[in-house]
Amino acid sequence: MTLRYLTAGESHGPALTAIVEGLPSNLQLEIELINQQLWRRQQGYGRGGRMKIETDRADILSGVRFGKTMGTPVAMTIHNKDWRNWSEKMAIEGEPHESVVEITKPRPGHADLAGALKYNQEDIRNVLERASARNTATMVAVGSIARQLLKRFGIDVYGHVVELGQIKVEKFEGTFAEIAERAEKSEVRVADPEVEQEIIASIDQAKADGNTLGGIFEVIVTGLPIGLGSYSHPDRKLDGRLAQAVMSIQAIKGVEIGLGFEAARRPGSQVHDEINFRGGEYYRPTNRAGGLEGGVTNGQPLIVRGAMKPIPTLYKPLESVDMRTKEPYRATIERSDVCAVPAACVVGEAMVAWVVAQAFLEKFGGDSVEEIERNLAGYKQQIGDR
Ligand SMILES: Cc1cc2nc3c(=O)[nH]c(=O)nc-3n(C[C@H](O)[C@H](O)[C@H](O)COP(=O)(O)O)c2cc1C
Ligand SMILES: C=C(O[C@@H]1CC(C(=O)O)=C[C@@H](OP(=O)(O)O)[C@H]1O)C(=O)O
Repeated sequence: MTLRYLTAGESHGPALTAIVEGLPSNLQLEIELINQQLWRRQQGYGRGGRMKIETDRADILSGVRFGKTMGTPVAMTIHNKDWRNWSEKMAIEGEPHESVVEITKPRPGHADLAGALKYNQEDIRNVLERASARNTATMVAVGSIARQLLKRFGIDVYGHVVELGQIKVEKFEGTFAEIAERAEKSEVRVADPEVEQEIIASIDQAKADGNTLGGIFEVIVTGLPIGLGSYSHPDRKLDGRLAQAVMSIQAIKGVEIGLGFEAARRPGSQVHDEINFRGGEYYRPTNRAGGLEGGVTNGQPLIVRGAMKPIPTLYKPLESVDMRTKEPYRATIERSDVCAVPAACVVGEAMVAWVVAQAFLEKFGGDSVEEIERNLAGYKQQIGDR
């Protein structure tokens, strides 16, 4: 059975919607855990005015009874509080209200120009409403269900920010859970409090300059069984599927697994992880591969990084052209974030959780949690015998 989802909704429309299909029955689903992830996505120093308006919460409309899934589609809605300020500008029926001012100056780096031409739209609002990263709220809600499924089988997902603009966060000692816990206390989701202050100052500076900043986040998954994904066909490779999912997040321009691009700079002896056998188990002294070999999980923690470009809407706008007159203009200034890397990290965690949950159900899937449990136990026994 394939786990799948669809989302819908405009940034300033009444609500965002998601449907998740293919979940097993009898999975305990905590709405508060979904809401906690939605809250995390709204945090982070450098976000704009919109986050002060929204308090994202998921309403579950179907598929769950007395806190457990029934094996039927789970539909969720997240209401846009900002809708009350936009109901005339975003009316679903009738003629445009007099308050509607068409946007005709596309922002470099956003979907504005290509989207307006592709969908034959005079008003760029019809493009930006859906291209907007507002939709990442539904991605996080969906990913949070995946997380709860994985957690049920001892698989945990963590995330933290490792670079912001020019500032790098040094590697930390400690378990992934400890690093993530420290990062959770930070306004910019980094584990080092000194670097946090440096990053906050750099975001303030970017804002003062009318500029924006990007960065890199890291997602780690622990407790994975060996054998999720496959080398047997390109579209089954877990590395490729993870890259697609993380790259699908707005503004993500690069994805690395394990050493990533650094692997290309090193000789093979400093890239591949040696194989030992200890205490009845295979053991890898290093994890430069980031938990994947041949597109298959190898029992090591999965390590995925995403690189986010700086936000395209600038308070000192770049050059653009008015699509109506073809005259040069500075691009439109929309209310905007200065930096959203900590938020993108939470979306990255959600997308990684989603892909891992899909692969997990492909391997161990059953119609109920109990059936999956038996399948997993049988497989673990088979691996233990080898
Ligand atoms: C969490 C998050 C928040 C974002 N906030 C903004 C924003 O406030 N203003 C903006 O212009 N772009 C923002 N972006 C980025 C744009 O949505 C994105 O650059 C745009 O849709 C074009 O897509 P692309 O960058 O993937 O090519 C945000 C992205 C994320 C992940
Ligand atoms: C609404 C969210 O992010 C938005 C993403 C976004 C963009 O262009 O991607 C532009 C901004 O929208 P607005 O113009 O309404 O302030 C962000 O606030 C959100 O993350 O929930």
